[in-house]
Amino acid sequence: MAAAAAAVASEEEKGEQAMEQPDAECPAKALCKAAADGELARAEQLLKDGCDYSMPDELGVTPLMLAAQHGHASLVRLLLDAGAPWNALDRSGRCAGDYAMEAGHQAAFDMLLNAGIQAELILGAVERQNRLSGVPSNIAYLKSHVHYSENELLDNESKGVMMAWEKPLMEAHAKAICTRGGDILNVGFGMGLIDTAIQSYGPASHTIIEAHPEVHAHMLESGWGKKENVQVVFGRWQDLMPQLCQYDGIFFDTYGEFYEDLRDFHAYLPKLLKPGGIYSYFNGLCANNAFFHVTYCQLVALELAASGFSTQFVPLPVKDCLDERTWLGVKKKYWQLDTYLLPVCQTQDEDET
Ligand SMILES: C[S@@+](CC[C@H](N)C(=O)[O-])C[C@H]1O[C@@H](n2cnc3c(N)ncnc32)[C@H](O)[C@@H]1O
Repeated sequence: MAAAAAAVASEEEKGEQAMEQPDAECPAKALCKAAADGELARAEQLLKDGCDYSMPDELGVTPLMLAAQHGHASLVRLLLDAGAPWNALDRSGRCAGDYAMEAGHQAAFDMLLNAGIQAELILGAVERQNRLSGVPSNIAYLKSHVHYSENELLDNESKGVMMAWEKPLMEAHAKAICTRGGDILNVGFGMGLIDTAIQSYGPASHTIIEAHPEVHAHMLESGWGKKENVQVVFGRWQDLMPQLCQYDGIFFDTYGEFYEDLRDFHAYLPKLLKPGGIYSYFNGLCANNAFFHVTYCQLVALELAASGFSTQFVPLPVKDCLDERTWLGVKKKYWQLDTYLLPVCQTQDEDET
């Protein structure tokens, strides 16, 4: 999330200069105190007098975070309306929404969530206008080498394309999308964890789309091209849409693509998914921050709802899947949360009956 990253840098810089003045003269400190104590009138006056609404303390904690932590929803509203960034991070990587979530302050949490969704909807619209058309987001990855080992598939920078710790998650996804049996589509083979699980349900047909030449070669070497009910299709899903039919279950999990790509895939769902079919995707959006992650879950659900789909998120604990050794030799820890929210998406009519 680019917006969040930008906010961190500026908040850290501000933190360097923050609160250097003695207490009595420091409006920023006074605003932090008013936010923590829920003193609305005092905070309003300080803002009127020109106090910086986003000045963090030495730990990067902003007035908005303090208002959220103490559940002062009116202060949260005031600060958001004044322009305080919803996505600023403190030095431990937590934003105001994390503070509200951890302390269980629902009203403050909802306000911050709405602010996040609104901001990301606007940013998404701007990004779509600025996008370079026709250039795949992950072109460099698709042209570079990958490396398979027993527990992982890495790209040429040693970043995890797919890792064995996700096996229980892939099994849960397979169970969800194979509920009705029938025709199943999986986009992105990786280590074939979900495809192995899909096969255990004996679907009538099982189509796998894979765009990386070396992953595709690996699939064929390991016999996926010879399975009776399996059709392996080489290419980018973006280029293959016209030749696909309709499916009872669909799973989407690519690599090196962005939220905008997932959103593009969702635009095809009404055509791809049979009525009553089940769709799911690997839910790794912003998986380094609990509140950003929840914001993106809600954003996806909102956008899918606009296309007639209802989405439920099934919580799965993942703490036990991961330990210190999991990330040895892997450049980026792409998952940092304790709970995985498995999306189960259906056409709204089917879900309601
Ligand atoms: C995270 S892995 C999938 C892991 C898989 N779910 C499993 O259970 O092992 C992502 C896969 O998507 C492939 N991929 C990336 N971009 C793609 C695209 N545009 N179309 C099809 N496959 C793509 C990658 O090469 C990679 O094999």
